[in-house]
Amino acid sequence: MGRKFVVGGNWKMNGDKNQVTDIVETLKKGPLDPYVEVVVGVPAIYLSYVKSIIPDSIGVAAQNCWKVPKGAFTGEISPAMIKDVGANWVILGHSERRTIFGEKDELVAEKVAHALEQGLKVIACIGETLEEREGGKTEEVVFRQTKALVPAIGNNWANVVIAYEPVWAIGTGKTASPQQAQDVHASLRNWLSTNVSPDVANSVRIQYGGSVTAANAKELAACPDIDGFLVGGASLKPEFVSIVNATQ
Ligand SMILES: O=C[C@H](O)COP(=O)(O)O
Repeated sequence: MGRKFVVGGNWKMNGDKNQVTDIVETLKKGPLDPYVEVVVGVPAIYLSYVKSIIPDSIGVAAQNCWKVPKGAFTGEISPAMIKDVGANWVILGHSERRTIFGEKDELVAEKVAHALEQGLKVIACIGETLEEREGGKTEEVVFRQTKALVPAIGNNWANVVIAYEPVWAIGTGKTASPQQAQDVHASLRNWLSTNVSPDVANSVRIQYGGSVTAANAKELAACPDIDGFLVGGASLKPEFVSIVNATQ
């Protein structure tokens, strides 16, 4: 069975109530390819509101969460809270969390484990910096980041999507070429086949993220190991609909 294409729109810390309403209206109008799974990554404060106005066919994700159910963790939200307002996904390990907020592989893994235990689906982000790519370390880095997730995911791979996002391509307008993205996705799948199982390697969906736009989405979507996108800037614009429909 083929892997279902999955496109996430990561709004990051953007939008206000009016803009968020407009984006949801655009998604409702679509039309969105019914064979594509669509998830929007919403600022925590708008999760409840977005959930109340968005069709159930579109998944709603938090952009982060903490690693335990509750307690004295000022400013944090738990997977239980995310579920309580009706959202069913969380984006974890995004490079902005790793670089700006200092999240290490181990913490990302703990968050992934707890989110899955609590019944959320997870978009787990990995990706190398420009310095690492230029130093020939791309594979080493993405394998290390993925390896840290393996015990956290256990036998829960069906609820995980991996997002490969080269840090140098995020918000920079520099997209990885389809070949560059495909190469990393294919080697990641090989690594998963050897280190987890051939079944997981074949079934897990790997998104590409980094300056995806309506103009480059089709070519990227045509790569055999690219199973969707995690879109930042363009997910705030009407062109997100074309990105969702890139496999049509
Ligand atoms: O999560 C999304 C990525 O960080 C990509 O962001 P971007 O599409 O603005 O480059």
